[in-house]
Amino acid sequence: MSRRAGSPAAPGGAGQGRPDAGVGRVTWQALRARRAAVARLAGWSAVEALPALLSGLLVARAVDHGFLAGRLGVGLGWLAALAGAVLVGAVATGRTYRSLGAVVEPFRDDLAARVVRAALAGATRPDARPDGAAAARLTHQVELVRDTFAGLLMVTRGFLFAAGAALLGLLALDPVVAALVAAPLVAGVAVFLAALPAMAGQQRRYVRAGEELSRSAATALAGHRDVRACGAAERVVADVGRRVAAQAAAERTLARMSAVRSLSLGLGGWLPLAILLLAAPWLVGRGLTAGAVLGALIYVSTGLQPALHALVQGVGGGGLRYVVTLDRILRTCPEPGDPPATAGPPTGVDESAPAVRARGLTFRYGAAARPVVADLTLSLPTGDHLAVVGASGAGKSTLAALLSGLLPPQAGTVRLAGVEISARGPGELARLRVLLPQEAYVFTGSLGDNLRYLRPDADDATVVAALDALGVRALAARIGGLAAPVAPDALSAGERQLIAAARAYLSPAPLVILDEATCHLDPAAEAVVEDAFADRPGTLVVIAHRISSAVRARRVLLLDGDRPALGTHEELLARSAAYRDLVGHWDARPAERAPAGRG
Ligand SMILES: Nc1ncnc2c1ncn2[C@@H]1O[C@H](COP(=O)(O)OP(=O)(O)OP(=O)(O)O)[C@@H](O)[C@H]1O
Repeated sequence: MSRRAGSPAAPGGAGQGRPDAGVGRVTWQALRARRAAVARLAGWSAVEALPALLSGLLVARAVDHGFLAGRLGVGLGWLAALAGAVLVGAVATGRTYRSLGAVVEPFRDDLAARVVRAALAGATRPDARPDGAAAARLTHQVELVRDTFAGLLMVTRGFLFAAGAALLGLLALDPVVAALVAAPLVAGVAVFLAALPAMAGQQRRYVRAGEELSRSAATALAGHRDVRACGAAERVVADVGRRVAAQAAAERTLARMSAVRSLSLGLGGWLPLAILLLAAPWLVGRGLTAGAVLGALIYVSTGLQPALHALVQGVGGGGLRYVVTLDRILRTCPEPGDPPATAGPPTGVDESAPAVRARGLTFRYGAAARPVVADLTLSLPTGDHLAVVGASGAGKSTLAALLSGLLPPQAGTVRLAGVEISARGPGELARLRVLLPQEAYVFTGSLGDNLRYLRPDADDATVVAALDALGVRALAARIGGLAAPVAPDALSAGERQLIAAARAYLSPAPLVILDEATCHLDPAAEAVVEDAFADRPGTLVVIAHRISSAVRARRVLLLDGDRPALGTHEELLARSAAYRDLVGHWDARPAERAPAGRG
């Protein structure tokens, strides 16, 4: 049974962003900006299609008027004409590549310039952190877009001209034959086009899985000393391993989906051949000549079939990579003129979705260990203020880590503002939530640097307002103001917690999770901090260590083995013996922990 805690959930989130009009718009702009080169490409493509247009007709003539009529010279003459058309087509093919370069290379340059502009803008931001892996990834993506764009143009225009020419030739041979071929061809193309969105979605998941893997491996590598020092090697290896498995699974699904390509090829490329062969006696009975039947077979086997094959392989492979990769570049490197969809907050954020939505959340620290969190379902609307309580070891910190994406659940999902947490990178997560642990992190640097760490653009007035709200003004004055250096070792644990709290308060993240983050403050200082966070726009989760935190909260979640309970403080007092016990235990505690101040 699902252990539900929380109000019925609002409709789910918007899901991940999909390759949108941005890709179509940029592609269209690229083609329009090089109209002359595109026109030249189309012109040479038409000439290139000459053999496809004439092959069946000329072979039919050669057979009917030449070889079958006993006039070898006439037959050879028609075949020579076909050879001439093939020669002209070959010259045109060479020219198409020149025109293609004139369309594709400037497009690549545009994209490279976009990437460089975005990298420069990122590097000069005050919160800039060097990310060589991202720059290399983007450069690689630009090259991928260039190659796949060229391939897409070639196969699409190749199919349009070759299939168009073959159908015209068939029409000239016999309209009934043209209809017999066109019907399955249209069905094959329709099946392929219908499956494209699903294939694009899967391709997107594959690319995202690759990015997640590279990010997680790069982070693990960069922080390997800390990982070892904290004994987190096992967890980090498991995390990277999970992403390797996710990418492999996405690639396997993608490979399975290629079956759709075979189906569409079978329908559009092979079925017309079978139909023609089966219908040959009937067609001949209707007066079609042997040469015309052979010509029709040539149109299908050397014109339509290869063109469809190239289209399906090209669009289904490189074409999908083009859409997905270009979409990533546009999202990662937005330009001022872009529509808002490509910029702004993390993609997929749904402001109407609950701030937090956990479903079937399960976590255990070892394969054989009992679950610390078992099948927990919880929904917090935006603006909620939840206190999480429970005996020591009940799993409160584990839940905080799960809700903030620091621990991956073994089962179930967590969504923040409609965003699936496991699919997000550290940057996106940082914009969605801030987790404040018990051990406050204060680094050597100025007080201002420490406070602005999560919001570098906060001006002095904003910072001072945060200090006021949290009751930290006096401490800041004691340190010597925002510009004064902070020596972390010279601060008490409570003072460090106050500075970390002000930093989290200033963060733009709408969800704040305080994991016993005020445990070294005296009750009065703790009340000021919690009240300030409760008044801050957004959602607050407090892992409570005092009854007062539960009383202040709008709702309380009691973690009690596999029987969690959710309600107001009064409701839980009335209906939960475990909660009454806990409250009694808290009330009976003789002394609170050390107050803030130098200790
Ligand atoms: N890294 C870990 N490896 C193995 N077990 C762990 C780990 N971290 C926590 N646990 C176990 O998981 C259970 C829940 O721990 P958690 O820290 O989430 O509880 P808590 O309710 O926050 O406790 P407290 O109030 O004492 O901080 C405990 O039994 C703990 O021993």
